[in-house]
Amino acid sequence: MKNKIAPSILSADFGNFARDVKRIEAAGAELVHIDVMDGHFVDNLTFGSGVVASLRPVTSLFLDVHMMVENPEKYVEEFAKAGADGMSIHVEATHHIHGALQKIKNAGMKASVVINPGTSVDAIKTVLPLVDMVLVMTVNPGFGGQAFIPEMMEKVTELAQLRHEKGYDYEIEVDGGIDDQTIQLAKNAGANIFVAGSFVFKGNVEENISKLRSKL
Ligand SMILES: O=C(CO)[C@H](O)[C@H](O)COP(=O)(O)O
Repeated sequence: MKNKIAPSILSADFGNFARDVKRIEAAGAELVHIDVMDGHFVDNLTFGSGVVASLRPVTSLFLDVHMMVENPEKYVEEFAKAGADGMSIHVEATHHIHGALQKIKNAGMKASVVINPGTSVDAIKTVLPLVDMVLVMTVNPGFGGQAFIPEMMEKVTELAQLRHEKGYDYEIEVDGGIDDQTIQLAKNAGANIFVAGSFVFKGNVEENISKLRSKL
């Protein structure tokens, strides 16, 4: 599967999202990762579908919305209307993961299921035939700038093996603590989409994206 870089605007300048997204697009990123947090599912608050609607006319990049909110199914239509291309929802955040993923697909978006560091692949086995992507959190969600948890690579390997054995076609994304070293571990384990926030936006964005790309 194609390797893709997904800078997270959680670490961008909140007063200049449009400028920063244009910059990552020019630097060759494939996705814009948009972290939506509700202060309940995680201890942080960010923004809602208004930011997606504002970015839609600014970029043709895939808008990769990561919902760190409880009962994410409530917001599916709203984000689809705002122009999101894909929506990732946590298995830990809803009682109705299968129905919620179907709802995302029916709204015309790519559907992705997310697992926290404490959640095993077993918890999502029944929805793997349905999803376009699996997001394996490599930190506990809520904040940028945390250290990568290497033990999560076993789950990435397991997901890549299951895909091969069962003939599934989901992509595998990793999120949290990705830099020019950890990206290699994630790639070797079988991930192909790499979310990076602080590594991309601290310092020179173009150089940082090139450093990540050179390891893929
Ligand atoms: O989902 C997230 C936090 O919950 C962020 O996308 C993630 O942490 C990226 O930040 P960094 O690359 O700085 O670790």
